[in-house]
Amino acid sequence: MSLVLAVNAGSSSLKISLFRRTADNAANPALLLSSSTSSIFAPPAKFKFSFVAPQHRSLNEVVDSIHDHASAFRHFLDRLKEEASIDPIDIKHIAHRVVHGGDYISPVIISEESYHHIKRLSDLAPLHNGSALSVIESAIKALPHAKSIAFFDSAFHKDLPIHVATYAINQQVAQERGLKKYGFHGLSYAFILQAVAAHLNKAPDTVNIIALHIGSGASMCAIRNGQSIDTSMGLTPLSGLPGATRAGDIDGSLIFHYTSRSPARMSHDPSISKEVKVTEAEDILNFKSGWKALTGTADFKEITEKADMGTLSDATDPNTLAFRIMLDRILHFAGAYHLALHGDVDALVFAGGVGERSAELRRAVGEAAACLGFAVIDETKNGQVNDEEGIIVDIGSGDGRKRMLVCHTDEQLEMARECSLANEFWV
Ligand SMILES: Nc1ncnc2c1ncn2[C@@H]1O[C@H](COP(=O)(O)OP(=O)(O)O)[C@@H](O)[C@H]1O
Ligand SMILES: CC(=O)OP(=O)(O)O
Ligand SMILES: [Mg+2]
Repeated sequence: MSLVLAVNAGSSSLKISLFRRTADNAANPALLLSSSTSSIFAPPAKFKFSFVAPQHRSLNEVVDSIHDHASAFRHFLDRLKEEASIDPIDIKHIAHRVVHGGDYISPVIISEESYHHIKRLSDLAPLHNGSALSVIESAIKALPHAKSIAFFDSAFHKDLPIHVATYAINQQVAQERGLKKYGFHGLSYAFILQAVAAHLNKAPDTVNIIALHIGSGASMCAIRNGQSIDTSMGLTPLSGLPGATRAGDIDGSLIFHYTSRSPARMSHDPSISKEVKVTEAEDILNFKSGWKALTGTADFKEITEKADMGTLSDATDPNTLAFRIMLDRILHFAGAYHLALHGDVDALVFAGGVGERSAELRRAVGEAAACLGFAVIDETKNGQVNDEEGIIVDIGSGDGRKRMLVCHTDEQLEMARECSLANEFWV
């Protein structure tokens, strides 16, 4: 038997799925089980294990011993051993989501060289690459016979137009140091593109969409003819939209006025992995900002429940303000991407933990986007979106040419598919 374990280390979560691959189903490996650990840095962490085959069953627990991605992965392996009748020797491949690939634009097998390449980039994705590496190390120790392969979020954006990817700074310095827009959430955007193309019955390279991946990390992407032509994250996953603990776009000078100490001093916050070297400035903007700084919680559901939708245009209380800021920044990029696509847009697509679950955020975006010719959101459909409804749910009322869609994105399945289809990994 040939199994692929796909591991997705997000900034607040660890999502893992196990697939069976056969020559017949290479493009669509069969899901056997999945697991997700959420609230990793807002303890206690919540762990979920769902078996799909041979029978449906799930297990939910609150686990005090999980305090980072490596301990979440160890907990998953323990449960796998205890609960699933899987022989670990059958796991031939472990696909790891790595957010920043730098100039790696295709998946790579983990070797001394690729490991160090990813490690060098940790400072450019302080919430991600270090966590992914800690999981890669645990995986190699626990399953030494399996091939570990890194799949990069940044790869989907490799063909960004040069004027989009280039910052207006000294170009010699930019080139020497690789200072350009990379963009992230690419595995999710690749999945969304395929899913929307299938839903619309179009070839992926003819699809134009504005995609929103809104989770603890939030970004947007303009996709023209199946290619990323702009995205809101940049050199690092900090820029663009605010996130749970990330500031999003700010005036670069702000940081010098924010901290009385030198922003370039190294941060010694014990909650940040020692693997990752971050300055005070990066610590503040990546770990101590975002909705959590505005409201005290990283949970967007709680913010939405407390926000007063009636006073959105004049938000003063912290939850309403946080919701309004998110909406404002999303509309900013939606307008820009609509122009970048010359108004020729098949759909606006919501994905990610917030995008898939917050009917309120979708409603607010939809109300504003209707003026661009997007379908008016059908409130019954919008309120009923749930994970069981299939990969794509059309929440539009059907009266607009441009669709309003929700996509249950699946970065693990995207990696398993890419892994399964790439012959070089199977030799
Ligand atoms: N019902 C909900 N409404 C709004 N937001 C939600 C809801 N459920 C979960 N979320 C948000 O989704 C976020 C997790 O998104 P996800 O994409 O899974 O995270 P990650 O960025 O770690 O991959 C949580 O931080 C929480 O704020
Ligand atoms: C790139 C990024 O922010 O990822 P996530 O949303 O999984 O934290
Ligand atoms: Mg994620």
